[in-house]
Amino acid sequence: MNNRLGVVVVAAGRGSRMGTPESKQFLLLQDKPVFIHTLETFAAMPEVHDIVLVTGSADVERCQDWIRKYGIGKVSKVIAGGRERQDSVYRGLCQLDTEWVMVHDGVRPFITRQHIKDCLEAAAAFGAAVLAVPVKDTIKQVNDQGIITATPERSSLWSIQTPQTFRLSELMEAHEDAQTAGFMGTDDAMLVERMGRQVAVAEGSYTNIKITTPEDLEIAAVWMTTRGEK
Ligand SMILES: Nc1ccn([C@@H]2O[C@H](COP(=O)(O)OP(=O)(O)OP(=O)(O)O)[C@@H](O)[C@H]2O)c(=O)n1
Ligand SMILES: C[C@](O)(CO)[C@H](O)COP(=O)(O)O
Repeated sequence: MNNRLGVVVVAAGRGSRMGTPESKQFLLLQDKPVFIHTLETFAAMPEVHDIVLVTGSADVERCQDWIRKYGIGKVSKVIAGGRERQDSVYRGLCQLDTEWVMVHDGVRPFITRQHIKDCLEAAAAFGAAVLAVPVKDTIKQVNDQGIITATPERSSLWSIQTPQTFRLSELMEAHEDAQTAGFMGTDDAMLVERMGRQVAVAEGSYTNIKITTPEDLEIAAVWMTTRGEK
C-alpha cells in the first residue's frame, strides 16, 4: 500500500456531549490540541501518503496555523466539513486521489502506529477493515418504555472504533449510494456493509477512546502523561 494510502481525519463536530465552549478537538492535552496528537501519529507513518483534515468552516485557518506550529507533515488540505459526520467524511474523500483510504476521528488521539498497521493489514487481506474491541459488558436491547427486549450473545459483539480502511473507490460509491437513499450511518463501515461488501475487524485497544464526554477528557489527561510509544 506504499504511496497509495490517504487518511481523512474528521474534526468538524460541535462536541455537544462534551459541553465545553471550545470544541473538544481543540482542547489542550499536554499543551497540544487533541487533533494535533491524532495527526502526529498518522503523519509519522511511512505507509501514509496524504492526509486531509476536515474541520469547522470557521476553524480552517486556525487549524492550518496549528499544523504549521507543530510541524505536522503530509496534510495536503484542511477543508470545511458538513452537518453530520458522514457529510464531513464524504467531503474529505472527494479531496483524495489514493487507492486506499483510512477514516479516523480527530478525537481519538490514543491511536497507535501498531494498530493503524494492523487495520491496514486486515484491509489488504479482506478488502476493508475497522479497528474494534470485544465488548466487556453485557449488552441489552431496550424499548422506548425502558424494557429489555433482547440480550444479544456477547461473544459476537464488538465495539467499533476508527481507523476504518477501505478502497477509496468503494467507500465513495457506498457514500454516494447512501446519499441517494437518504441513509445515515454512524460509521463508514455501515455504508460499505449496506452495499453487500465484507468488512473485517482488526483487534484494537480499549485505550483508543473517542473523547466524547467530560469523563473521557479526565482519563485522556492522565493517559497522555503515562503512555509509552505511540
Ligand atoms: N458534522 C460532523 C460531526 C462530527 N465530526 C467528527 O466526527 C468525530 C466523531 O464524532 P463525535 O464524537 O460525535 O463528535 P461531535 O459530533 O463533535 O460530538 P457530539 O455528537 O457530542 O456533538 C469527531 O472527530 C467529530 O469532530 C465531523 O467531522 N463532522
Ligand atoms: C465512527 C465511530 O467513532 C465508531 O465508533 C462512531 O460511530 C462515531 O459516532 P458519533 O455519534 O459521531 O460519536
